[in-house]
Order: sequence, then C-alpha cells, then structure tokens
Amino acid sequence: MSGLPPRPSPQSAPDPAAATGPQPSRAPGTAAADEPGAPRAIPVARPVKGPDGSRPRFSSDQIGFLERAAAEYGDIFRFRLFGMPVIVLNNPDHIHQVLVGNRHKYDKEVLLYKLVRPVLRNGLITNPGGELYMRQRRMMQPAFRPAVVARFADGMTDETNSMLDRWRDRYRPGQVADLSAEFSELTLHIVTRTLFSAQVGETARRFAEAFTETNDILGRFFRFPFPPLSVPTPAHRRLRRAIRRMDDCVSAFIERSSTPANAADSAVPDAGAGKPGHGIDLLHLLMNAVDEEDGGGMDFEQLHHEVLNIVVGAYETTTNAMAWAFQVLAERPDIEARLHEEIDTVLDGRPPGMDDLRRTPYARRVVEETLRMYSPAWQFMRRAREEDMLGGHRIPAGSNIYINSYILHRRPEYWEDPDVFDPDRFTPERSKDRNRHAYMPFGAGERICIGQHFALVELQLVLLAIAQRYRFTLPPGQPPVRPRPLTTLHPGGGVHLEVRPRSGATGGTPPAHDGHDGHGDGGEGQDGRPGPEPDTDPRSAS
Ligand code: HEM
Repeated sequence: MSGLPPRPSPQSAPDPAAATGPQPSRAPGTAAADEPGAPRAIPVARPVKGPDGSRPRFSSDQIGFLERAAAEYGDIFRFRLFGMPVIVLNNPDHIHQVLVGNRHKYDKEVLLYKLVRPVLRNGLITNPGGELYMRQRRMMQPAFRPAVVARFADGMTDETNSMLDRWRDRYRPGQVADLSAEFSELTLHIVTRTLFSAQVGETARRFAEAFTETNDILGRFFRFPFPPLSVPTPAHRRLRRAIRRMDDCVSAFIERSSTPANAADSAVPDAGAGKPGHGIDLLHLLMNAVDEEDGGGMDFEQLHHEVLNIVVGAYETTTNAMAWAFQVLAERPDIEARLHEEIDTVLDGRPPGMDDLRRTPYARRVVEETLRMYSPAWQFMRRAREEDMLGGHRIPAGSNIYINSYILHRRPEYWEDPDVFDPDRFTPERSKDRNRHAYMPFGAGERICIGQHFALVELQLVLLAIAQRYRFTLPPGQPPVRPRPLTTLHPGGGVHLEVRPRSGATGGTPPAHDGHDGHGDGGEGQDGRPGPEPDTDPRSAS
C-alpha cells in the first residue's frame, strides 16, 4: 500500500530543507555556496513547460508534474505538496541510501501513514518503525518465505481456473469483460484463501465484503482526506463498522483454528503449511509465530491489525498489476504470441504449477516489465529522523522524503526507450550493466514488501493460467488507457477487453497439484526467488 492523498491543508508547514540558505530554482549540481565541500542546494521545482506547451501542476496532474520536474531538475528537487515541504529523490543510489544504507536515519512518521493509522493501526504498513515494528517483522517474515509461499501456489492456480470456468458461462467469445472487476475478485479470493485456508466459507465471504467496503471508503478518503478519520461522519462510522466486522471474522477464524483438532497441525508452524487438508494457512502461521529474540508471540489485537494490513497490501497492488499486464497483451499481439508459444510448449495443456515458474522465463519478464512500467505501489515516503547527506545535498532532520517508482522506472538515464513495453530488457544480458537500484517495485531495505514473493508467484501463475485458456483484443475505438494515480496506480477507467477462448486450449478445471508432490520448496533460485534468473535480479533487498 502506498500513495499520496491530495490534501486541503495544512497552511504552510516550515521547510527544513530551506534552512540550507536561499534556494533559488537552479539546475542540479549547482553549489549553494562557493566553498569547496559546502552542501549543494536542493533546487525548488516549479511547474515545467512540456513539449505540448502545458505546465502541469502536481494538484491536477501528478505524473506530468513529476516527469517534467525530473527531466528538468534531475536527481533531487523539492516542492510543496499541498502545503507540506517534500524532497523528491530520483537517483537510485540516493534512494538506496535512504531505504537501505542509512535506513536508521529514516522512519515512516509522515502524514501519508498517519492519515490511515486509525484504520490500519499498528500493522506493518503503517507502523512508523522502531522496536515494535522490528519485532513484528521478525515474527512475520518466516510466513512469507519463498518455501512457504510455494505451498500456497496451487490455491492460486485453482482460484484462477475457477474464475475461468465461470467465464465460460459469463462471456460469449468476443464479449467485453471488465477485467479490473474480475481481477479484484480473484485477488481477494486468493488472499482470503491463503489467510484462512482452503475452506473459505461464509465467514471468509463476510470478511471479503467488509474489506471491499473498507477499501472503497478509504479510497474516497484518500482522494479528499478531510475531515480526518477520527471525525464520525456517516462514511467514517460505516468504515468503523466494516473494520469491526472484519475483526469479528478474524476472531471467528482464530477461534476455529484454536480448537484442539485444528490446532494440532500448527504446533510446528512450517510443517505442512498450506497443504490441502492440513488446515494450515497464513493465519495459523501468524498465530503460532514466535519471536526468536524474546520467545513471545503476537497478541490477538496485533494479529487483527496485521491481517488487515496484509489484505490491504495484497489487494489493489496485485489487481492493478494483472489488469495492466492484460491491457498490454491486448495492445501488443507480438508479445502475447510469444507468451502463448512459451505456455503451450512448457505446459502442454496442463494447469501451471510452482515448477513451471522457472521454465517460463518470458512470462516472468512480462511480469517484471509490467511492474516497471506500471509500478502499482508507485509512491512512498519517509521522514528524516536525523540529518543526512545525499549526493552532496544536506537533508535536514525532519525532512519529508518522497520516492516515486513510476518516475524512477522511466528515467532515460537508466532505461533505454523507457516508454516502450519490452520484457526482454530483463534478460540477464541486458540487465547486467543497469544500476540495480533503478528498479524497485517492492521498495527496498528492511521495509521491502513482505509479500513480494507471494505477489511474483501469484502474478506469474495467474498470467500463465489465463493466457493458456484465453486471449484478449481491444474493443474497436477504445481510447488508450492512461495511468490514474490513486492510492495505487490504476488503469484509468479500468481494463475492458474482448475475451476469446483460445482454440484447442486446455488447462482448465482440473484441480491444481495436490501439494504433496515434492514441489516443496518451490523451485527457488539461489536467492530463494522462484524465477529462473536468480543472479540477475535487479531488485534490491539488502
Ligand atoms: C504487485 C504487488 C505488490 C506490490 C507492487 C507491492 C509493493 C509494496 C511496496 C513498494 C512496499 C513498501 C512501501 C514502503 O517502503 O513504504 C510494500 C509493503 C508492504 N506490502 Fe506489498 N506489494 C505488493 C503485493 C503485496 C502482497 C501480495 C502482500 C501480502 C500478501 C503485501 C503486503 C505488504 C505489507 C504488509 C507491506 C509493509 C511491509 C513493512 O513495512 O514491513 N504486498 N509493498
């Protein structure tokens, strides 16, 4: 989860970065003072004229403003974001320093996360950092290890094939489907099934309903975050009721899981995780998580917070990535044809499983390129807890730092033809000379997305399963789909495509593998990732 709200206030917060001295707008690299070694000034970004003569402002065109400012000012600039001074970083090494090298100097005590803390409370996403955060992350990390995620893979394929089976009755060949809506439902099914085991019954359905309502109200709040969530407007009261309903569902799952028959399997959290029939799911793993430092576990209140944070983190991000991927495939039949060829050769009609991920490198590259061009969690923030130096610029304590992966992933200094969708840019040969910090769809450092393996496995399996059985074309006269910068980066207006079953394609309906077939650790690469090119991963987790 990430994203920045448009904000009606505050009036004019002081700008710590302005304390460096007078800050005229100037090109990057211009020194603030004449003495050698003096900190270089951070230029103030003003709306920059583009080739079409317009001067986009952040308030009306966030992407346009940032793209032009990055082109004009380069690695670093500052501006007022609805009255709040922020420093924007566009240089991969500076960003790496903030998120990884000097991470102890930064935290998440910034407006963006404070706004939603009444809802997401102290879960991983909104936790500002510090002891409680570290303890939670330590306890939760094992449940997201690639080996554990691998055991949820069959459920992912299974849910996707159930959706495709429904499509047979729902869509005539060539009929337009609202894929954004389809994928919202699919991702929610996948995450609730993973959390609450394969027996997703009435309680899981009620949880999903309450979550959808929460997400809708939060989405509207982010577009106009006033009044604060603590003010009991009718919408905010509905939000609180929806959260209570979710908490009640989680309590019911916990209670069910704690009955002796169900609890038996959880004694060793890793044993049999996710295997059908074992009743082990993500919730079990978190309930039984133990902190290696103090030997304690997670209290139930905190568990409620974490469940909500996981679903929030997993829902819109993955939905949007899927929607973007199929929009691009419909626009680029050449890429779709290569993907089909790979799928047909490797799968030969059977449903995809964990072992197929490493055998389908082109599918993997389509996922990676989708996450580059349409990075769903496209912006995030930090606060400088103490002073730092970035590339010769002084970052005063208290500064708000703004990082935008959409802009970073399209900087021409690091990406050739950045606006072209080209999965082959992720081949080992073409990746090896690239700055490895120039790609960070999942963030970096200790707060890197805990669900990144989950998301990569899910996206690749869903891509394989759907493209095995369906192809997609653009409805005639459809205008281009542009990114809509909301909390996550949506395809504006949603993705609506003509769906056609692929002739002779099989792969449907049969249940996914039984999970006992030795897929075990999921064919991970050296770094534990499922992909075939482990040593060329441009992502940075450390
Ligand atoms: C394509 C899909 C996804 C993308 C692009 C994505 C992206 C991100 C990013 C960039 C962050 C770090 C934000 C920051 O540093 O401020 C993050 C954090 C997080 N994500 Fe994801 N995410 C995805 C899927 C998931 C999934 C599937 C889950 C859970 C199953 C998840 C759960 C979380 C959580 C709990 C955090 C907070 C981690 C922490 O601070 O310790 N995400 N995600």
